[in-house]
Amino acid sequence: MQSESNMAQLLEGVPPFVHIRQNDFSGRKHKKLKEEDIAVCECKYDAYNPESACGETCLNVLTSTECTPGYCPCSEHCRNQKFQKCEYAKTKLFKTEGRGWGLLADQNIKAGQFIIEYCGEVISSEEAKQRSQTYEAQGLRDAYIISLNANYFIDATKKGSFARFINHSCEPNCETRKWTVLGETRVGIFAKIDISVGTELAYDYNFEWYGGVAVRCLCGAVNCSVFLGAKSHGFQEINHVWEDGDARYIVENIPLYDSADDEPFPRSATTIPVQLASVPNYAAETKDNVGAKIQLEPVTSMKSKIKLEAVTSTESHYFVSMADMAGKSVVTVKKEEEYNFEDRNPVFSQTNAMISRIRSNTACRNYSIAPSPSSKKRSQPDMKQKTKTSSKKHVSSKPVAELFASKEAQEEIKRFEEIRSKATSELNSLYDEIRPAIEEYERDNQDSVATSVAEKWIQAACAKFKAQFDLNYAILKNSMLPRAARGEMVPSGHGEDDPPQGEMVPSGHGKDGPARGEVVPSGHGEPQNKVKYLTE
Ligand SMILES: C[S@@+](CC[C@H](N)C(=O)[O-])C[C@H]1O[C@@H](n2cnc3c(N)ncnc32)[C@H](O)[C@@H]1O
Repeated sequence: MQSESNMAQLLEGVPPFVHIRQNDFSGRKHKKLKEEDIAVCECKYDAYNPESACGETCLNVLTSTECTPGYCPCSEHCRNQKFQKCEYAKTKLFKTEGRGWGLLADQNIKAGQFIIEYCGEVISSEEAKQRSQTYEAQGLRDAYIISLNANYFIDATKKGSFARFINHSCEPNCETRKWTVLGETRVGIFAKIDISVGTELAYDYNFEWYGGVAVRCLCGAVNCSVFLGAKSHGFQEINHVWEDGDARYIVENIPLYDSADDEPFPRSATTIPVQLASVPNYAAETKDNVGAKIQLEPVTSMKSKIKLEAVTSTESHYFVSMADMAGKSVVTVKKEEEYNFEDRNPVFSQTNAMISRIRSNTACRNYSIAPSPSSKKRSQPDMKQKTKTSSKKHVSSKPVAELFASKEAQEEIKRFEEIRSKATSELNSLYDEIRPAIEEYERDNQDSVATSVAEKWIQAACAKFKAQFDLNYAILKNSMLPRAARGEMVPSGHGEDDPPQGEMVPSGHGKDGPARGEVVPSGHGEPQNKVKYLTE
C-alpha cells in the first residue's frame, strides 16, 4: 500500500494522484505462486556474452513470463525481470494541446523496448463499471480504467504510475502487452517503433465505447478514427454506418465531447443524445434533407477541426457515426428514435462510459480444466451438481451386463464398471479440492492456471476417460462375439463361426482375424481373433 506521501506533486496543474510502482490489490487477493508453478528457463549466463542471460530466446521471454528471482539459472544476471525491477525508460510529463497531460520520451527508445508498467488498482468488472459511472458523475473527463482481462480492470484514476498520462493515438508509437509476473498478469507499455527523445508516447486505447457522448480524438493522425473508441464493437453497433443509397436523415447536432473544452459538457439525466448548438453551414445532400454527410477535414494538428459541409438543420437529437470512404472520413448521423441505449447497455446507458480494453498477448499456457463449458461461472453448489449429474448420465452397466448370458462377459463388464465409478468419484473429489483454483481460473480466464492443479486434473480426467473407454470396449467386444462364444443357444445349422442366415459377413473376414483396415484395440483383455462380426 502506498502512503499519501507518494501523492505526486508534479508540475503545477497536474491533478493529484497517488504514485505507485506496483499494482494495488485491495480489490482482490494477490495470487500466491506455488513452487511447482514457477517457470524456470534453460538459459546459461556467459560472462563473455552478458546478452546470453535471458534474452530473446529465453523460454520465459518467449511466453511473456518474467523469471522468478531465486529460480532463474542466470541469477543476478537475469535480464528478464523488467517489471519486477521497474526497468523503465526515461519519460517526462508535459502539457499537450487539448488532450490534457501527456508523457514524452526523455531518451531514445528502441522498438520493442519496455517503457513503463501501467499500474493502478486491480478491480473487478462490476467495480469498474460502477467507478466509471461515479467518475463521470463527478465530472472527471479523463478515463484511466483499462481492462486487464475479461474480469479484472486496472484503475489508475486515484493511484497509478506515470503510464496513466499516456494519451491515445490512432497511429501509435507504443503498444500494451501483457506479461505474467510472479503468477499475476501485468500490463506494460512497449515501443512499437524506434522513438526518439522528445517524442510524445501514445498507444491505441482500443476503447470499448458503451454509449454516451462521443469523445473526439485529437491525436492528429492522418487516418484518425475521429472518436475515441470508434472502432469498438459498441460504437459501431450503436452508430450504424450508413451506406450509399440508404434513406437519409436530417442532421443538425452532433453530440461530442472535446477534451479541450473547458465548459462542462452537457449531460442529461435520462437520455444519451446531447443538444448542441445548431450548425450554421449546411447544404442538403438529398431532396428530403435526411442523412446528410459531414466531410471531415484531415486532421493535421493536435486540435482537430470538424468542418460541417453538408448538414441540414431541423431537429435536435442525433447520433453520429463515421466511415472512411475513399480516403475521406465521412460522418453520418442517425435520428435519436433509432437508438435504444437503455435496452442495449443498461449499465452504461447514462454515462460517457469508456473503458479501454487492452488486447492480450498473453502467452498461451492455459489449460481447459473446467468440467464443461456450461459450468463456467457457476457457483459452488451448481458445479457440484454438474459433476454429479454428468456421472448420472452414464449408462448403468449392471442391466447391460445381465443381457449377456456368459458369466465371463458379465463379470468383465462389472469389473470395468467398478473401475469407472472409482475414477469418477476420484475426479469429483479432486474437483472439490481444487475448486478454488478452478473458480479463480474461470474468473480470470486469460491467466494461466497453476501447473500443479492442471496436472492433477488432467491425470484424473484421463483416468476417468480410460475407465469409460475400457467399459465401453468390454460391452462392445462381448456384443461382437458369436453367440456360442457368449454361451448363448445357437440355432441348429449355425456353426460357431457362421453368421445367422441372412446376415452379411464382411468380405475379407477370415476365420480368425479382423477385416483389413479394421481397428482392433490392442492390449484389451480378449485376443484379437475373437472380433469377427456383429450378430445383433
Ligand atoms: C489515460 S488519460 C491520459 C492522460 C490525460 N491526458 C491526463 O491529462 O491525465 C485518458 C484521457 O486523456 C484524454 N485523451 C487521451 N488521448 C486523447 C486523444 N487522442 N484525443 C483526445 N483526448 C484524449 C481523454 O480525455 C482520455 O479520457
